[in-house]
Amino acid sequence: MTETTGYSGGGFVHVKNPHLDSMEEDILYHLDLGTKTHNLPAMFGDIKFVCVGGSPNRMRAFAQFMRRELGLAGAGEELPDICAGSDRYAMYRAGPVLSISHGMGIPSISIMLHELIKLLHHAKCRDVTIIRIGTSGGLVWQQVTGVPSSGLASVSLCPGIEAGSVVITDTAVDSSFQPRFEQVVLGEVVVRSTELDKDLAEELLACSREIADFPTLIGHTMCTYDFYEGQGRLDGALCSFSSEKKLEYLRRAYDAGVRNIEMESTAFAALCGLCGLKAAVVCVALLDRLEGDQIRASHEVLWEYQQRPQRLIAAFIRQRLGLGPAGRSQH
Ligand SMILES: O=P(O)(O)O[C@H]1O[C@H](CO)[C@@H](O)[C@H]1O
Ligand SMILES: O=c1cc[nH]c(=O)[nH]1
Repeated sequence: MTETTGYSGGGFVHVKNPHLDSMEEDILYHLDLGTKTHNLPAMFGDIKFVCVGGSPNRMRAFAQFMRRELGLAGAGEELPDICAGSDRYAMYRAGPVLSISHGMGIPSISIMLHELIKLLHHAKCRDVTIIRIGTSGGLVWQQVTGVPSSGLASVSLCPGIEAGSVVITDTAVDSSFQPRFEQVVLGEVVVRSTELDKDLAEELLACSREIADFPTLIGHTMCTYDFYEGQGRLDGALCSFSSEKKLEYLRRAYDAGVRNIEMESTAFAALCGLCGLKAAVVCVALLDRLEGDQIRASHEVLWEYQQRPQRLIAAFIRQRLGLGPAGRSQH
C-alpha cells in the first residue's frame, strides 16, 4: 500500500486520523503535555519554526543560541524544559522557534513526531517549517579522473570535502538507496514517500553562502536502522563482511547520490510530508566514512561541528523573520 504526501490548505498541520476528533482529551504522554492539562494554542499557537535533533543538550544550546540571535536572551538566564515532567524528550522555546530532542533512531523520532505533530495541530499552528539539525557520517568525496603515463584514463575517489561539511538533504533514502520509508501497520507494510521540500533545501543552500567557514552541499541522505552493521562499520560487536565489501557498498551509495548517513531522516521526511509540514534535514558530517569508522575528533571539535547546522538554521530563521545577517552572537 502506498500513501501520498499532501500539503493542507490554510497552512494548518494535517493530522490524518479521524479518531482524534472523537477523543475528549489527547494526552501527549512522552512530552508530558495534554489538551486538558495545558492551553496548547496559548503555549504554542505562534510557533513558526520547529528544530529537532537527537541530543537534549544540543537542543537546549540551540534554543539559547536562537534566543541570543533573536535578541530575546536575558543575562545568565536558564531556559525551562517544557517537557521536564517526562525524561524522554526535552523541549525549549525561543520566540517563534521550538527546539526539541528526539533521541536516536526511527522508533524514537517517530514517537516524538506523532506527539509533536498533534501538538502543532491542537495548538492551531500555521505555516510551520520543521528542520532536523543533526550529525552524520559523510560520503563527501570527489571523483577524480587521472590520465597516468600508461595513457589510460582512470577514475578514483578522493576525499573532496573534509569532515565538518554540512549536508542539506534533498531526498532521504533507505539502506537500498530507495526514497521510501516502510512502516508496518497491523502487520502490513505501508510505503511512504521521503521527498523533502526542494525549495526549502535551495533556500537553505543560499543562506549557507553567508557563512564562509564551512562547506555546505545538497545531496541524498541515507537513513539506517543501526549505527554499526547498518552503516557498514567494521568496528561493531558484530561484523560479517570484509573491508572491501564495506567500501564497495559505500561507493554504491555514493554513486546513487548519497552524501551522508544518519538514522532518522526517512521517518522524519515521511511523517512531516504526510502532515503538511515543510521539512528539511541539515546534518554535519563528523567523519569521512571512506577513511574510517571511528569518530576520533575531540569533544571541542565535535561540539563546534554540531554548531554548524545550528548557525545555518539561525541565518535562515533570521532571514525569514527579516532580521538581516546572522552570526552576531557567540555560541
Ligand atoms: O546527531 P543526531 O541527531 O543524534 O543523529 C545522528 O547521531 C546518532 C548516532 O550517533 C543517530 O541518531 C544519527 O542519526
Ligand atoms: O557515522 C555517523 C555519525 C553520526 N551519526 C550516524 O548515524 N553515523
